[in-house]
Amino acid sequence: MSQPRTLFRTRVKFCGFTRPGDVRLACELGADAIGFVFAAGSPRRVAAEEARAMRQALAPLVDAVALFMDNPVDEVREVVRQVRPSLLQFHGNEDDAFCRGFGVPYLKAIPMGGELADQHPAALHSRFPGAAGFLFDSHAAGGSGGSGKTFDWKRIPVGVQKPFVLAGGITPDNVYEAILATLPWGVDVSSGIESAPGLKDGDKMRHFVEEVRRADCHVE
Ligand SMILES: O=C(O)c1ccccc1NCC(=O)[C@H](O)[C@H](O)COP(=O)(O)O
Repeated sequence: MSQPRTLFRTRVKFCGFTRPGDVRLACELGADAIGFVFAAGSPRRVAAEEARAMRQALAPLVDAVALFMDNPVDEVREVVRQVRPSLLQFHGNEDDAFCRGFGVPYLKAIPMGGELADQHPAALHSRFPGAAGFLFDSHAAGGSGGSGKTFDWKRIPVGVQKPFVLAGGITPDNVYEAILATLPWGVDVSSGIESAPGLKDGDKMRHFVEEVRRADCHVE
């Protein structure tokens, strides 16, 4: 029997950290996962050595997620070696064989912006059979995440058989609505908890988690 939703806890991934103090605070405020960005061109990009240092600030039972966008295989290998992430997240044109080649579970980001966004579950499952889950994000195909823009949550494909994370423009002010509208496994946010790219804001992180908890306690 599937668990009633009220026993469910929506996971919270805070992404794009550049300061160890922000990592520790995020853990204390209830984050389940902390994302480190290695995508070229991102204002949140960090070096493997920086991420390794921030990983030391992680509290127990909080996951480290390493995020890539068409990075060369050697770069991914070096991050896996130095940071030991528990999850990888791929935002580019990486195929399933590439993503599963590092011996670490992975999420595949699915672009939901632009005209080509209508994704069919069967196509996703056949393209990425090794994915631990999907991350539906608001960028268009070929674009970058971390945009701070939402997409039409009604475009999320029905019948996806893997856990999915909702991302793209989620904030403390809309995360309650986003959860009730999509019932995701987790929610992911970067811009919505920042004072500037890569600089996380404690009050926004706290408010975000409070709203996630409120949504999880909502009973129809
Ligand atoms: O965050 C970035 O700068 C970034 C750059 C290139 C590819 C992906 C990127 N972020 C991916 C994430 O998981 C973000 O948290 C996600 O796109 C949501 O971002 P936001 O809309 O700012 O909350």
